[in-house]
Amino acid sequence: MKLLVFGKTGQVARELILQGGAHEIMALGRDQADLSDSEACAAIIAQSDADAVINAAAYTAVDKAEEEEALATIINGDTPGAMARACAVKGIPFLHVSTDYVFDGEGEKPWSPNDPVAPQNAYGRSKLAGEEAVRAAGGAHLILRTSWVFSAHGNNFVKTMLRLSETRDQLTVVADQIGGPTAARDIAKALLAIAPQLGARKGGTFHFAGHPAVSWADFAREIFEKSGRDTQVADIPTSDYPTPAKRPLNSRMECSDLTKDFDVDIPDWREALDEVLRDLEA
Ligand SMILES: NC(=O)C1=CN([C@@H]2O[C@H](COP(=O)(O)OP(=O)(O)OC[C@H]3O[C@@H](n4cnc5c(N)ncnc54)[C@H](OP(=O)(O)O)[C@@H]3O)[C@@H](O)[C@H]2O)C=CC1
Ligand SMILES: Cc1cn([C@H]2C[C@H](O)[C@@H](COP(=O)(O)OP(=O)(O)O[C@H]3O[C@@H](C)C(=O)[C@@H](O)[C@H]3O)O2)c(=O)[nH]c1=O
Ligand SMILES: [Mg+2]
Repeated sequence: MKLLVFGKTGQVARELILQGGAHEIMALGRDQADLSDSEACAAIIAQSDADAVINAAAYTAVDKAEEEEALATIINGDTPGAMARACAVKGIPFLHVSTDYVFDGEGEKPWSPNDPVAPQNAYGRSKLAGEEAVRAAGGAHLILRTSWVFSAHGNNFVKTMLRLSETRDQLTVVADQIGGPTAARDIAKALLAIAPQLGARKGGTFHFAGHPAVSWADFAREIFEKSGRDTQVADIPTSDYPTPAKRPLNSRMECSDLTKDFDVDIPDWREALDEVLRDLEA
């Protein structure tokens, strides 16, 4: 398939380019497609001969979004809507990535795709606006909610932990936020496997997160153990790590629908972490 990808430098976009395989990937960076200009992005789709469009770009600075909610809402809300409408007009599927942060984080049960959403921060609200706009466009689409994305490139928790361990023997990390770390490579592979299957009768909102669910503190310990660092991780409650944006405590997601409908397996993030650590060493 000929796939038009918005995003070039981000974690998922880079893996889409690397994992493209038999697909022909046309990836657009900010210089070619600025998501703060919704109409320009829609026009690019209108003029393209792509078989499907993947939006892998987003405003992802969770804390900064508290001060820039209007801009985050254009990039994460309005523009995905405009993209989805342009795809619907052309009759091609639109694949969009969303987040666990659309949920309020109450309870301990894994969230199912149809569970009620109630974002607790500006980033989550902007991503929810995107989901709603994509659905309203009425075309064939996939909204893939994922969480805690990591890779060898860009900014992510794995790279932050490795960087901090260079100068610190001990770190305090929140132990009461639970979720599924997900490798950008696994997300890219899932999107590429799903794209050819989407159509009028197949698609919608799905969850895709690495298993098993863990706390950020457990994730940090696994990063240090696998990379042979002796930095110690002390558990702290979220209340001891104040941030501008409130984060959900329960980010567990129920992902079985994706396997049922698209035959995509749910990855074990520990295997993906081995791979990312190898990539970072090389
Ligand atoms: N990171 C995470 O933990 C999670 C991410 N997601 C979702 O997954 C998707 C991919 O995220 P991820 O790969 O981590 O993203 P990154 O944070 O790694 O990268 C964001 C990308 O978006 C681009 N971008 C930001 N603003 C604009 C703009 N105005 N115009 C054009 N491009 C822009 C950036 O380009 P530039 O380099 O030029 O800034 C960059 O390529 C997003 O939809 C995100 O919401 C969901 C759950 C967790
Ligand atoms: C660096 C550090 C972070 N933390 C905490 C803060 C936070 O609760 C958690 C993770 O930190 P981050 O900055 O990676 O969190 P954050 O950027 O909010 O990660 C989120 O990004 C967006 C884009 C998503 O969609 C989410 O799925 C999620 O991945 O770890 C510590 O407890 N100790 C530390 O030393
Ligand atoms: Mg972050």
